Amino acid sequence: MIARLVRNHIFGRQRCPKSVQHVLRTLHTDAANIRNIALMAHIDSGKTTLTESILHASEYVSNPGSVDSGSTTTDFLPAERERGITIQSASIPVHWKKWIFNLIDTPGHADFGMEVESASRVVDGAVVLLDGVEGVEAQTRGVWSQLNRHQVPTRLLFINKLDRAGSSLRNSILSVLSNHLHPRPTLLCLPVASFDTTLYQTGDSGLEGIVDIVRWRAFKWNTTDAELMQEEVITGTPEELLSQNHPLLPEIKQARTDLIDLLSVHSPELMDEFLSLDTSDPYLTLPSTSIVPHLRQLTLRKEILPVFCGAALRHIGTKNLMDYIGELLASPVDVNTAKAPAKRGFVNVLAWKVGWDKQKGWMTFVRVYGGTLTKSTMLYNTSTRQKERISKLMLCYAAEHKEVEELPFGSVGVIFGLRYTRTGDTLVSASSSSDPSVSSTTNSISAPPATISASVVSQSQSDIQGVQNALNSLSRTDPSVRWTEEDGQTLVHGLGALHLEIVDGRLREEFGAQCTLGKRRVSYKETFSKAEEVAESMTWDKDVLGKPARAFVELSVRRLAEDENGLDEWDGNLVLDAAGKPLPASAIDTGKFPLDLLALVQGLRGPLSASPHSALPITGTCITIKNYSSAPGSPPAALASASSAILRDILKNSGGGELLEPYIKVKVSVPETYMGKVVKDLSENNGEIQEMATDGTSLSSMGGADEVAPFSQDGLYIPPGWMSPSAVPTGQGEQALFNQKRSVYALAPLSKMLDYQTRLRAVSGGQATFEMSNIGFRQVDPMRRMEILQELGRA
Ligand SMILES: Nc1nc2c(ncn2[C@@H]2O[C@H](COP(=O)(O)OP(=O)(O)OP(=O)(O)O)[C@@H](O)[C@H]2O)c(=O)[nH]1
Repeated sequence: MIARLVRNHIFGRQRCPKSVQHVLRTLHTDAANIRNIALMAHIDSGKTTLTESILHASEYVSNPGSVDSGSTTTDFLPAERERGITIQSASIPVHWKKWIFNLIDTPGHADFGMEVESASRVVDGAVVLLDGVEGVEAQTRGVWSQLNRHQVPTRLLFINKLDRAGSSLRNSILSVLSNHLHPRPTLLCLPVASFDTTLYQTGDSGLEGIVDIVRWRAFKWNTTDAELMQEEVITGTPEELLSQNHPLLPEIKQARTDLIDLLSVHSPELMDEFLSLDTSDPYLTLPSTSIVPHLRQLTLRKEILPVFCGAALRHIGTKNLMDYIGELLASPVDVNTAKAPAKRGFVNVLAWKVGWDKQKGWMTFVRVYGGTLTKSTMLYNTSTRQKERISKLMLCYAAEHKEVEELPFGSVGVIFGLRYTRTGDTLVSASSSSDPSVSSTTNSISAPPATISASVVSQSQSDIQGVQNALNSLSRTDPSVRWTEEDGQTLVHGLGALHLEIVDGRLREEFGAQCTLGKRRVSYKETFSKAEEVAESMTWDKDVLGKPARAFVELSVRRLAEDENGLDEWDGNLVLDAAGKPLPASAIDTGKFPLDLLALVQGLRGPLSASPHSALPITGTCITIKNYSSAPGSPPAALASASSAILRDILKNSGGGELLEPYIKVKVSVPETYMGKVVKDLSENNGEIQEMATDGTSLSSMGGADEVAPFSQDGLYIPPGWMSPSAVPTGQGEQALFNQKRSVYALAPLSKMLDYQTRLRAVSGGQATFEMSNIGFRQVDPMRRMEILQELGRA
């Protein structure tokens, strides 16, 4: 430790000289060897730690940084280092064997879900991490559905933190089944508690390494010199193991047998190869070169979910995982989604993120989906319909950049100089912009509805314009930050309390705004109360600017059904045309609508942003434009006035909508003695206690074995052991019990949890910790409705 501190102090945490060569190799790597991947997980599962371990393994950094000392490569923002959490996605190229991994470390906190959303769009593969104590958690399910939504083609699971007391490989795998993430999590390596005795932990013997059951490799860690964190491969061929009669053999053999049986069911070719082997024990001797191509095919077809394990903090399992990222995850060639006409000079790139730096200016992070992007390419933005000129092209490694002349197909990099491009836009070479086959590369993304807002208080009158410019810039980099003017006040809206705390700092530090954020206010919403359609029509016949204006509009309105999703860009509502086709709000700005329909749709915005009952924004509501027309010569504004008036009428006549308020899920870890007080406080603040568990044994987060149906185990190998000793160390009696941590899981209204940090400190003597995640909006009962309307001064 001391040696390392001295080394860090003298040399700093330097990148190896090789690292720049690694990065530049991106330019010369065959696209079939590129892996564009993201690390995704619930908060604190170890994504940044694994990224750092990967960088260390690839010799990118000479000594790895740590989240706990605020010295990692990808968490480079001051706020990230202070808090030890990831706030923004950072991408970094890693050279490993014949592959280049463009690795994106994403945040786990739900407040920064927008970053995960945009990263999900540009990767061909994801490594989803589980904390081996917690198993599948709320945000694991969240990122899994994001991956599904963006159809990310390949995934691996890494069960991390198996060195922690209370970790369970078995329960983690069962939680994947019970949470319905995948029906076939397929274990490809096993943890080893002690190489001398057993694979599975029976006492508090720790984690010594892992065994790769496909390749017959065992990785043992040098525990006597943790400073160097060296890795040794101690065994090789099955024959060697057999001759040594190694104690690990029976378990490995069982795992390999079950794996080969499972794969053979799905790969008849592998079955043929297996049957043709002329050896006494084909399960042991079937070579990995025969197994890996079938594993790859089954991973690409999503028939299996390959599972790896280890402890990133101690670099256990990292190199093994890296080998399989290369072997199993999809390359840009496997999933080329570009609707690219095969023409010379054609380029198609997707802007997956927009960043800002005081020195460097606007940075547009892109992935090249078609052709080769060169500095001289004139780009055309298919969403804003504007031409954009590139000033510089860069390869990006976290906070640093290296200028290059071109970005080839499949690569990710940064464009400097684009002035109008926003997160999610598709850009093509201007020369091919008229081609009708050129449209957006992937589905557009939009920010989820805000749950919290705060007033923005400018220091003086003369700062107001600067503050508004800063808000515009900030929301260009983070589309989940929005701002409005209400009753002469500027309000900023975000996805959670932590999100607004970060916005507060960024406005001042990054964008130089002279302002502070006022008291936080929860964003309540209203939804239409009736599930059945209410239709009304109206003829608008008034003068506009002294000219007669006549328009007819018929609308129907209903509440969205449980299984229907509104569009985020319509704040969770759906607007349909007469044929039932959704009209995306984003299309309004791009001129894709005919002028009269555009005016009509614009007219809906007013009543949707302030309901006639509560003045709250409407969500969860479906509006169908059944019919419309306007008299010849009437201005389009007549249609806007008619649609606005008729929607307001329908909402008003419906007898009042339902009020919704944002809810969070909270997990509190608290010593047994303070548990009662914590539960009482949560209940008094409208919290609903869902479960109380000893740390590491939660059924709700893990999913118990009896919850596994209906996903059958289908020949899966689920190891019997690896349950660390009880959380209470023996021989420590009462003191141990006093210190034993319990977890309380509860649902609570966000409005009651804004000051939870202070309250929890008071009720637990500063001994408890908590984490929260947004779970969306819930309908309130009549009493709470009255409370909310009084709070808003609208009762
Ligand atoms: N015991 C143990 N602790 C670990 C391991 N990996 C990470 N940690 C610790 O877990 C905590 C969270 O690690 P991070 O790497 O920041 O987790 P993350 O998933 O990147 O967190 P967010 O990005 O903020 O969601 C830190 O205190 C790490 O030191 C591990 O393998 N074993």
